Amino acid sequence: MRTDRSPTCSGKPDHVLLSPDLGPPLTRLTDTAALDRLGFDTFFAEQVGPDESHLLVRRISSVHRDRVDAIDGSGPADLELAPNANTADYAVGDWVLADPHTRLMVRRLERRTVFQRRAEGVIGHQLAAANVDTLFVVTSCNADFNPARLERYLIMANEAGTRPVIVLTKADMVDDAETYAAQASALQRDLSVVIVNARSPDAIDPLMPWCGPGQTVALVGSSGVGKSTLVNTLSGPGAGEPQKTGTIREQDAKGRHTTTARSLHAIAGGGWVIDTPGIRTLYVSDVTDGIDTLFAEITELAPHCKFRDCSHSHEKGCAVQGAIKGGTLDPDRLDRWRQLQAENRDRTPVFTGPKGNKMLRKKKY
Ligand SMILES: Nc1nc2c(ncn2[C@@H]2O[C@H](COP(=O)(O)OP(=O)(O)OP(=O)(O)O)[C@@H](O)[C@H]2O)c(=O)[nH]1
Ligand SMILES: [Zn+2]
Repeated sequence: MRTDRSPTCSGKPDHVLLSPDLGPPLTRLTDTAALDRLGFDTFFAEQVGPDESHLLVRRISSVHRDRVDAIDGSGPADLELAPNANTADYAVGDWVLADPHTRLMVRRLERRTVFQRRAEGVIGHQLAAANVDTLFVVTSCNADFNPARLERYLIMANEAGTRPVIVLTKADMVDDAETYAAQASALQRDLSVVIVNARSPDAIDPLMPWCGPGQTVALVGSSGVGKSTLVNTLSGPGAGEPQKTGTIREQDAKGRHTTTARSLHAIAGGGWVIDTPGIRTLYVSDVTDGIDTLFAEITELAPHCKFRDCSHSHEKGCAVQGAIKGGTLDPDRLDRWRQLQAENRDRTPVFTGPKGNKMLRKKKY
């Protein structure tokens, strides 16, 4: 027996599917509460057409060379890829639809946000994580703390459309965690900065605003800053430490890249966390708005410059130089803005059309 109903006014399909021939209970569009907890909201529900209401909804929880793992509202769930599929096309956090009989993936839903980077020596982009609401940029109160590197992570978060939060770990090992926090807050307007001891169960409390049911956070930061430790703390004592942690070298606080794969873990408070392997090099490329958001105070001044293409260096009537002279803009910020803009220009390939015209690259998720 099978009964279908059309989508409700909330935009969420409310199909009732009762098919005894399908075996055990499955997470389909019927189980909206379970899917809500996984982060399946109107943005994704609206992408499912009426002719797809019989399909299963899955979220990719890890990506391997030869397969992907997935979960549904009740835990690990089977998902098969077509034999010619390339797992590199999928990211942890992706939502997909699958056939209820074969568990074969039918299609991936459009992503709301995606972290991808141009990898050295590889054509195209490497996908890191998808459909992330908040990026926890993790650094520690020691030699790892590096504002220039944090800026790069902030650009990455801004560009992906996710909210960045700086998480300062190892606060228990220093007396001046607040000094690090003040430096971090100055990097971007309205930036949230949280100080924690990642090993303490209390670390979850200040992070909770971004970790509630249906919310997805991803962790980035150098090796050894405590990302895996945080995942274990966020997972709660019942989860049996899903991530291996490693020691760091004392002299430079560098970790040993203990984490080698990305994976999605449940947070004790209801949300989801994606750990990413320590990123060794982080270049700025392919950025359109991420730098402007990081330097909002410069971006906002630019329209007041006399010349539309003002480089903010020597031009008459430059509002940015005016702000520096007036003491309201830090000249170091302008230097950083210039360096990051230049790096982005140098590292972003320009595609040319048949007549040698520059072509705009359209963002597609
Ligand atoms: N005292 C203290 N130690 C911490 C804290 N966070 C992490 N550590 C320790 O730092 C070391 C490295 O932590 P990991 O969680 O493995 O670091 P990671 O960022 O996951 O490193 P990779 O997996 O290599 O990317 C471990 O020995 C942790 O116990 C903290 O807030 N306080
Ligand atoms: Zn100017």
